[in-house]
Amino acid sequence: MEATRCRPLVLSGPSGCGKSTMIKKLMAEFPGFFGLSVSHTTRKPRLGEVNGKDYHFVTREEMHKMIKAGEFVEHAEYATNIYGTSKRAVQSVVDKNQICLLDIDMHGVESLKLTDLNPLYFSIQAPSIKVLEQRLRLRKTENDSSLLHRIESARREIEYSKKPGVFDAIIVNDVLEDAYAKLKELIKELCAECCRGLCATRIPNGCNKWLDISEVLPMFGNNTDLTGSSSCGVFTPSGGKTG
Ligand SMILES: Nc1ncnc2c1ncn2[C@@H]1O[C@H](COP(=O)(O)OP(=O)(O)OP(=O)(O)O)[C@@H](O)[C@H]1O
Repeated sequence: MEATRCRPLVLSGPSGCGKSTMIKKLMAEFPGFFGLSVSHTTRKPRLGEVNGKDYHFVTREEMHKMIKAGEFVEHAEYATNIYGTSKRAVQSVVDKNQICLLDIDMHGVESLKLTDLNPLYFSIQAPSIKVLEQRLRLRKTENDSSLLHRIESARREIEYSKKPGVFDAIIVNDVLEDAYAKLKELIKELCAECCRGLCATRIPNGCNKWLDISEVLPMFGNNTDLTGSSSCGVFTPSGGKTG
């Protein structure tokens, strides 16, 4: 039996715009329903970051080996470090029947668009470069040189986000709670479409329990009208299909 599966969700935008903050909120509010694809990076762990959870921290040599072996769906060099999303990282989320979240920059978006992953693309933006800089300074993760580099890249990211057709939605993260509410609203709207059968990611078997999306994701509430869809639903964390 064939069934549609919810498309992965990409959160992209300049460093400091709040991508990880929003992802953490989603995962905390809906435990088990979303899974973060854990990226590989050659940068050193920040205080509190856990290997295998926040990133897979690897050496440049290991990274180059993986790139050469074609193990990444996207990779990019950024602020002297290499970052990449491995096929295995995405697959391990999909295997848990979770909606895969991807936190990637504009180069990652460009690369993903060449794959058959078919995610939904959200651009997260700070209200201004000035605010972005303030947030990065407050985060205390950057030195003067890396801060400058991030701000320069942010300008390119902002320009890129304006290109027509690249993103499904742009969210300005000014007041965090408002931006987060907007993100949830958009996921609700776009996933509902996706689960009406527009999703291109198909899996051939392994499903025996099929749930209405409103039963699965509390954010969809009880009023989401998804009737009339032949393949409506998302996979539960435990797998399977009902209805
Ligand atoms: N709406 C907001 N108002 C104020 N501060 C915010 C807001 N959103 C996020 N922040 C703070 O801004 C900083 C940057 O956010 P975050 O680390 O989530 O950005 P990011 O886009 O994931 O950055 P990077 O790409 O460098 O990982 C963090 O210290 C976070 O707590």
